[in-house]
Amino acid sequence: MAEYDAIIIGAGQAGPSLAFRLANAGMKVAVVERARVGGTCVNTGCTPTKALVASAYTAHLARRAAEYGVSVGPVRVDMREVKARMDAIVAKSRGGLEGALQKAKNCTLVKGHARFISPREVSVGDQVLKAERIFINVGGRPSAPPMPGLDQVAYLTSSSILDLDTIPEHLVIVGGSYIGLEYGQMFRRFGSEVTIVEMAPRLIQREDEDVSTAIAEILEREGINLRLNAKCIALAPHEKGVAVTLDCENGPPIATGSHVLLAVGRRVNTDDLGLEAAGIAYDSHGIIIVDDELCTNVPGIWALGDCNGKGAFTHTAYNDFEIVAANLLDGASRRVSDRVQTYALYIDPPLGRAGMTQAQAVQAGKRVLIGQRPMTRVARAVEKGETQGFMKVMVDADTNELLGASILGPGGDEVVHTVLDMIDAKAPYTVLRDAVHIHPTVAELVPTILGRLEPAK
Ligand SMILES: Cc1cc2nc3c(=O)[nH]c(=O)nc-3n(C[C@H](O)[C@H](O)[C@H](O)COP(=O)(O)OP(=O)(O)OC[C@H]3O[C@@H](n4cnc5c(N)ncnc54)[C@H](O)[C@@H]3O)c2cc1C
Ligand SMILES: NC(=O)c1ccc[n+]([C@@H]2O[C@H](COP(=O)([O-])OP(=O)(O)OC[C@H]3O[C@@H](n4cnc5c(N)ncnc54)[C@H](O)[C@@H]3O)[C@@H](O)[C@H]2O)c1
Repeated sequence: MAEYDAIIIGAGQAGPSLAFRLANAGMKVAVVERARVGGTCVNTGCTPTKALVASAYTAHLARRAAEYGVSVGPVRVDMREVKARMDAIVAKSRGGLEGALQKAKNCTLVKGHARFISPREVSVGDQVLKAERIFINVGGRPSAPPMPGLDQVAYLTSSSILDLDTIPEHLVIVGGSYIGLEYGQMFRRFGSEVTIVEMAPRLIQREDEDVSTAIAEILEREGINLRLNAKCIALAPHEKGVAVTLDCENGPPIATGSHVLLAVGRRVNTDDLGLEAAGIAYDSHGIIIVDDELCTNVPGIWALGDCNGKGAFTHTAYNDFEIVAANLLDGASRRVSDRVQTYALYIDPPLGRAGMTQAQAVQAGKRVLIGQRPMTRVARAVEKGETQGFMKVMVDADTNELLGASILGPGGDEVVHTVLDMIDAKAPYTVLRDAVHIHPTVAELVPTILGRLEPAK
């Protein structure tokens, strides 16, 4: 049996950073990883998709070159080159992290599948590791919920689609949220015909209706077919590849394509982790139940990242590491509930989100003031020739606090931080309203719209 001060299961977005902190503090640490160091984000999530989004943006801009007075000739996408670029970026990121883990003092990288055999012991193959502190950072994987015919077709997931080095003739995507929309626009720009099938009445339904509508218009303008309100989805082999039958309010009852991508959510990797052997509590989705400091019900065991259901993003997983490390090593009492919700959707233009949506604010009983502006009235967007989308910022009429923002437009993922940081600072909206921002930027209009607030309708 190998004894450590701490065992970390999973080398995703929280595990390695925590390992470095604990090892630097003098603890003997084991990090167990069953697949690739870097986890989802580095290998099959953020890094490869954002590399692909960049290639897709380049193809799109090249096709629009004449609008800018630039001549480039016919645009051709070489998927092998696109993939090679993505693979190189991923390999560099993973290699850097793996090298750092292997070199770190007091730290051992153990390759294999970890499984609890008791609250203090974990098996990895025929080894048993023991520690007083165990940190679970096992992340998740694409889910494939029961759907008629799923076992009869060769469907793609957000991971396996990254192996393609050819462009699908017609990609049918089931699911119209983050993964479906990012891949949908990207492959349309690479040259595929794309159909997105969503069972809800609108795309990306966690967002406000005006945001969903604007995004649907952006995608339809690029020729993406949207099939919303799709009920009774079933898959079957077809001479063209795959047939997706669906019961929609509009459009034919079948969508045929050469490939189908399932983008209907993710499930956590806790089903083969031996949680029962350690007595760790989890819910019906396998999500590990944690308190506000990310402790499980078993003293000495924490859960970080996607597997605790407190966030589903790299920055939330990383923040989990910061919370646990600060509380354990610095005597702090940081809490997840202090975290302000924020994320981006990387279609083009991107959607940056901070704090509450308008619907959430109304539901919370707030009296909402709203400032908004279309990108057609933002000088920087006009100059760049990228005027799709709009920005809106919500303010609490009773407290003057900033409630949230949705910024759909050029640089929306960056611009939204002006609002996010003010929410974090708990500053009244007037601080941002009276700030001087650089011209010409999209961010310069945030103070302007805060000067023209109106009651939300
Ligand atoms: C296509 C896609 C795009 C995304 N884009 C973004 C984005 O742009 N921005 C963003 O913030 N988020 C994005 N995400 C989400 C982001 O990738 C995840 O939220 C993040 O990776 C979660 O980190 P984690 O540390 O919780 O888990 P993971 O990164 O999933 O890491 C968990 C690790 O644990 C290992 N593991 C699991 N079980 C065991 C076991 N029993 N023993 C040993 N090892 C084990 C796994 O192999 C894995 O390496 C995207 C996700 C996908 C799928
Ligand atoms: N930009 C980013 O930060 C980013 C990008 C990609 C993924 N992610 C992460 O990955 C996670 C998973 O993303 P996702 O888009 O797969 O899941 P999701 O849970 O966000 O959305 C799933 C979508 O599929 C739809 N759906 C579910 N079952 C369906 C069915 N049978 N038929 C048709 N539609 C169906 C749902 O209505 C929903 O719109 C997200 O929670 C997110 O955290 C983040």
